[in-house]
Amino acid sequence: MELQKVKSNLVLILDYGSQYTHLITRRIRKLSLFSLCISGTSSLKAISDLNPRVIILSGGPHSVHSENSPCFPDGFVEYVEKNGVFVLGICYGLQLIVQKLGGDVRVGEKQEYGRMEIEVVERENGGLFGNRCLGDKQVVWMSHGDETVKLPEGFRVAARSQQGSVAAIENRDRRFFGLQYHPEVTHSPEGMETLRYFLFDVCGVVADWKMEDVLEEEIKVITGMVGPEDHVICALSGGVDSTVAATLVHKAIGERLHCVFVDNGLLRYKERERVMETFQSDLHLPVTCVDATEQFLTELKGVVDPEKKRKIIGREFINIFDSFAHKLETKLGKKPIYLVQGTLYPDVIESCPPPGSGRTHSHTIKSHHNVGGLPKDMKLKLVEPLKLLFKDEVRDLGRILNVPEAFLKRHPFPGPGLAVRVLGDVTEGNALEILRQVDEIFIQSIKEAGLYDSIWQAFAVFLPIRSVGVQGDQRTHSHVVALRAVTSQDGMTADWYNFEHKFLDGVARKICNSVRGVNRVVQDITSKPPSTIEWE
Ligand SMILES: Nc1ncnc2c1ncn2[C@@H]1O[C@H](COP(=O)(O)OP(=O)(O)OP(=O)(O)O)[C@@H](O)[C@H]1O
Ligand SMILES: O=c1[nH]c(=O)c2[nH+]cn([C@@H]3O[C@H](COP(=O)(O)O)[C@@H](O)[C@H]3O)c2[nH]1
Ligand SMILES: NC(=O)CC[C@H](N)C(=O)O
Ligand SMILES: [Mg+2]
Repeated sequence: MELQKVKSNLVLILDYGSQYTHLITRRIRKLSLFSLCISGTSSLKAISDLNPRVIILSGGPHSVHSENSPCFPDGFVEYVEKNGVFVLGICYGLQLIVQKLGGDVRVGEKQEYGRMEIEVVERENGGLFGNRCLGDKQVVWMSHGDETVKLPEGFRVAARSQQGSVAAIENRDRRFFGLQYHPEVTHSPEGMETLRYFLFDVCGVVADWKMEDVLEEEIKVITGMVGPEDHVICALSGGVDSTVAATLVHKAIGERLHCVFVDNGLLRYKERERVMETFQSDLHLPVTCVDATEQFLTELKGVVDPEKKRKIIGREFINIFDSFAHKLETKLGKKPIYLVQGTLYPDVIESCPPPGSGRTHSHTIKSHHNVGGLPKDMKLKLVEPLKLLFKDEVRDLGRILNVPEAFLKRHPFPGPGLAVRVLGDVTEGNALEILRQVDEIFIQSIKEAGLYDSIWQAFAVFLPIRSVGVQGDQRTHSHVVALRAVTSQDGMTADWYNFEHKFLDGVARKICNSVRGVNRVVQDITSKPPSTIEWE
C-alpha cells in the first residue's frame, strides 16, 4: 500500500515506543479511518509529506527529562498550527506537549499504574469531553510515573484522576489535546468512545477508509509498479496471508503471476498434498510445488539458535525463489523480477524494525523469515500488498476477493514451520515426524470438538528433553510434547485457551497411545506477553 498521500483524513501516529502504539492504529482503523504509525523522531518532511489531518503522539518508556528522550522534530508546532492539524498526546505524548509548549513535567509524588478513576472538570463543545457532563466519572487505565505540574499558557485541565493529578488537557484554539491515560486499551472501557468523539466531533474527520478502497488502491499500485510485460513470482504457503496476496495480485496482472509453494520439510502432516489439492480445486490459481526438503534440512543440521534457524530459512526461501525465477526465464523468455509475499503489519512490527516502520524505540522480538530473516543481497523486488494490514483486516479483504471462508479461517502457520516448534536441532532423531503426528491428533481433536474457529492458533511443540515413563509395565525414557492453543485478535497479544479438562485428557491419552516415542504431554498456559505464541 502506498503511503496515503491521497487520503485527506489520515490519522498519523508518532511512535515513542509504547507497547500499545499498534493498538491505537487498530482502534482508529476500526472507526473506518486510515491510520499509520511512523517513528516519533521522523523528520518534518516525512510527516508533512503524509499530509495528516490528526497526529497522535504515543506513550513511551522515556521521561521527557531523560537524556536522549525522543521528541517530534524542530518546527513541528509551527507546522501543525499553520496547517490546522489536530494533535493528541497520549501519556508520554501528553508530557511532550506540556514540556515543549512551556509547561512543566516532574516525577510524580504518586505514580499511577493500572485502574484509576478520572473526573471531567472541563466540559466544552469542541473539547475532549464535550459529550459528557461536568463531574462525570469513568474508569481508565494509567501507566505513568511522571506528571504535569504546570500547564503551558492557554491550556486547561479537562479531567483529573482520583488522586488529583492531571488526567486530560486541552487548548482548543491551538488544537492541542492530551490524555494522561491510555484510551486505546480495553481496560479503559470508555476509551474508544473518547477517541471516536475526539476524531469525528472535535477534529471533524470523515470516516472514509474501507477495505474496498484498499483493494482498489493496491491494484493501482501493483499495475503501476509491474510493467505490462513483466512476470511476477508469488511465494504461496497455503496460509491466509499469501492466499489473499496471490488472489489480489492475480486480479491485477492475471496469468503473469506464477505461484510457488515450497515444501521445506518443515510442514505439518500432509500439508503439501492438502495445499496443492485445494489450490487447484478451490482457487484455480496455478501453483508449482518445489520439493526443497533436503536443502533446508541440510542447512539446518546442528543449528539450535532460534534466530540462526530463522535467518537460514529466510535465506533458503529466497534461494529457491531465485532459482524458480531462473527456470521461468527459460520458459517465458523473460525473468520475473518481482516477488509477492503475504507479509503483514505485525510481521514488520515484531521483526527487525525497518526505517520508517515506527518501531525505532522498541526491541526486536524475533526475525520473521519473510522480513528480518531475508538476505541483504536478494535481487527480487518485493511486492507486499498486505504490509500495512493486520490479520483480521486481511481476512476482510479476502472476503471481498471471494477467497473461500475455509482458507480465511485457517490458523496461521509460520513460514519457518516446525523448525520453530522443534526446540533445538530439528534434524535430530525423528523429532519432525513425531511432532507431525502429535500436531495432527491435537488439531483434529480440536476440529471434532467444534473449537477450531474459537481458537486463533493451536499447535504442538517438541521439547528437547526426555522423561521417564512406564508403558506396558516397561520403563520408558521418551519425549515430552507441549500443547499450545491461544486466543488473539492480531497475534500481537494473546491469551492461552482454557480447554475443558476432559478434552485435554482425551488428547493426551490419544497422543501417548498412538505416537511412538512420546510418554508425556504438557500444556502451555502462558499469555503473550510474557511469552510469544511460537516457542522460538
Ligand atoms: N512453504 C512456503 N512456500 C512458499 N512461500 C511461503 C511458504 N511459507 C511461507 N511463505 C511466504 O512467507 C509469507 C509469510 O508467511 P506467513 O506464515 O506469515 O503467512 P501465510 O502463510 O501466508 O499466512 P498464515 O500466517 O495464515 O500462515 C507468506 O505469506 C508467503 O509469502
Ligand atoms: O510467517 C511467519 N514467519 C515467521 O517467521 C513467524 N514467526 C512467528 N510467526 C507467526 O506470527 C504470530 C506471532 O508469533 P509470535 O508471538 O511467536 O511472535 C503467530 O501467529 C506465529 O505463528 C511467523 N509467521
Ligand atoms: N506510558 C507512558 O507513556 C509513560 C510516560 C513516562 N515514562 C512516565 O512514566 O510518566
Ligand atoms: Mg503461514
